Amino acid sequence: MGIVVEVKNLHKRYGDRVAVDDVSFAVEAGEIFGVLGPNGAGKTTTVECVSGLRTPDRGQLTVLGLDPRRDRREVRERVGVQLQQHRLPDRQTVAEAMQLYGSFYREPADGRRLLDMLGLAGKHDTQYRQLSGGQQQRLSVALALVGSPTVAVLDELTTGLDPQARRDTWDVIDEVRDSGVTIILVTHFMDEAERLCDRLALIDAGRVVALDTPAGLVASAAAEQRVRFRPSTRLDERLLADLPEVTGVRRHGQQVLVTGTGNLLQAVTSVLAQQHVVAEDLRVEQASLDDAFVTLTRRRRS
Ligand SMILES: Nc1ncnc2c1ncn2[C@@H]1O[C@H](COP(=O)(O)OP(=O)(O)OP(=O)(O)O)[C@@H](O)[C@H]1O
Repeated sequence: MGIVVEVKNLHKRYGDRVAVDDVSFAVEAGEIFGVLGPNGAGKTTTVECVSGLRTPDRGQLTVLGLDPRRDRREVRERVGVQLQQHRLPDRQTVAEAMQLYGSFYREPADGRRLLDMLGLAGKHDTQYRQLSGGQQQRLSVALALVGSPTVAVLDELTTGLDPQARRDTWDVIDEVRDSGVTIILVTHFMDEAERLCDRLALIDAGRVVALDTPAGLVASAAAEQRVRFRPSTRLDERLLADLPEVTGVRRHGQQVLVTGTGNLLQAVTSVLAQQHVVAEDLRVEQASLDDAFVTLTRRRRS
């Protein structure tokens, strides 16, 4: 697969404040590439540089073989951008907005088809202010796609949406990718990143601290597993603590919490079986992308 976006040693400051210190990554054709990180990490600045909306101070940027600084017009034509918290005039109708944005492009997409795909078929004559939050968000995705872009940059796609509207928007993004558009998705929602992204760049304080698939990030953070249970009878906790897989055993009231790595569950349950102890309310908590995020961003701070 070809590389469609390449960012090398990107650096951008606003006055004294370094927004992006040193960011490098490459996005492959047809993938959903996530840019993840805490507030103020430099995500928006990074993708704004990629889209040609901001000029970096240093670094190399190649988008579809073009330089967003030199070939700004061409990059704008081929990269669709959904900006964070972008609002339209209250009284503008959906059809008017689609027509206006479409007029900026040489080869606008079929607006009706886009609105159908985004579940806005019946809303052509509805004013912006009368749309629900989810519909406004989906309209902003439609506007990002109205120029038939090859790459779409979506920033904080589902902020402020209810759970159903978020899931509907995710399904739409899957369809957009299936139609051949490469997507760069800025988010700080782990569930969204895990559900949608093929690969993720985790950015913290203006630097990439990890770049991998969601599962790869979880594994590289080597976050601990946890096994919780209530022993049916007295249990000598030292038997668990002595296992090579176990890094800690704690008691919370009647509950025992065992942390560790490797095949922790099997190691714990076989000791319990030998001791004729039944593990009641047994729960295994696998490391999540949330844990990886915290571990990887904390690692950098310490
Ligand atoms: N126009 C600007 N002028 C001055 N400082 C800015 C400007 N835009 C962003 N910053 C600062 O640059 C840093 C990075 O901001 P940026 O918006 O790129 O981060 P982000 O990761 O997208 O954050 P968030 O998740 O909160 O949107 C922040 O400290 C922010 O306050």
